[in-house]
Amino acid sequence: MTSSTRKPSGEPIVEVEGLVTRFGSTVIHDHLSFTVDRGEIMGVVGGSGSGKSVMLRTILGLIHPAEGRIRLLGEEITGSDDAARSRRQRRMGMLFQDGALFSQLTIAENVAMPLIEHANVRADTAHRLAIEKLVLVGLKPGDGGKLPSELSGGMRKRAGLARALALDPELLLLDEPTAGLDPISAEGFDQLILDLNHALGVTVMLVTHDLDTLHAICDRVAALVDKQIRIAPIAELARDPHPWLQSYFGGPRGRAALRATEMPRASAGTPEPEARPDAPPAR
Ligand SMILES: Nc1ncnc2c1ncn2[C@@H]1O[C@H](COP(=O)(O)OP(=O)(O)OP(=O)(O)O)[C@@H](O)[C@H]1O
Repeated sequence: MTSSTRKPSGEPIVEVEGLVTRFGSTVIHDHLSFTVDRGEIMGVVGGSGSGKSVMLRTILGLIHPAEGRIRLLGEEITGSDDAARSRRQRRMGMLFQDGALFSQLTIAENVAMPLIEHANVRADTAHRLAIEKLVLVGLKPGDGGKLPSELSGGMRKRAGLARALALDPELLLLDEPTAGLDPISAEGFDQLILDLNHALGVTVMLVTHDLDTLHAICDRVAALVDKQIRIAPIAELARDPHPWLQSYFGGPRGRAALRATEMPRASAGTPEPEARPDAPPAR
């Protein structure tokens, strides 16, 4: 994995203040406040049902907060009208957990759809741009004519990412992009996200359970615990005494992921060093 030479800008692109999300009487988020800087890659972790996907969907504008303020790309989203919401959504791309590709449409048609629907691009131009996006994410132009069911899981993830990138977003929201991928495909996907971040400057929030991804590509990690959020670089978060964070980062998988970031690939056959929870992240 290439280490980062890029530094987040210090310019907040996502600003959340006092966010409360509720379904009926069930509180999912209880006054979350945080910012994400332009150019940053932020990982989002938390137990199952802790509200990670709901947080991304709320930022995308698909779920309305019960309380709080969200500013995105310098604009207040709470209370904005449909036209403003649509303009803003054009500047964001989302990869949903299941890829959310339309099964009856070809891959190229799936990727072209946001261009036609949100940017009024003519169908033939949209198709050409869709093929460019497919190549950008490592698919072949010929894959554009296939149906989602004809692709492997990893290829479908890449196709979903190509669709999320269709409108050249400034902010990418990725929900478990490497879930279900074998370790080599997952590593390739991590590298792709890092390359897109370096080359296009796109800001990324990614929900993941994959500790290798967190170590390899994330500048900071946000943990949703007890309906609250804790954000820090991974080495710092791994020292947080909260029991969930301790068992997440300090369990066998957490220690293995940490060791993997410390071990140069060429020495993979040499004895493993002791895990050091204060070791710096890979970036
Ligand atoms: N539209 C909805 N209506 C009611 N409850 C919902 C809705 N969407 C999500 N929830 C509830 O909100 C909680 C958080 O869901 P969310 O999908 O954000 O969890 P998550 O942290 O992403 O979990 P996982 O890691 O299992 O994907 C869950 O209890 C879920 O059942």
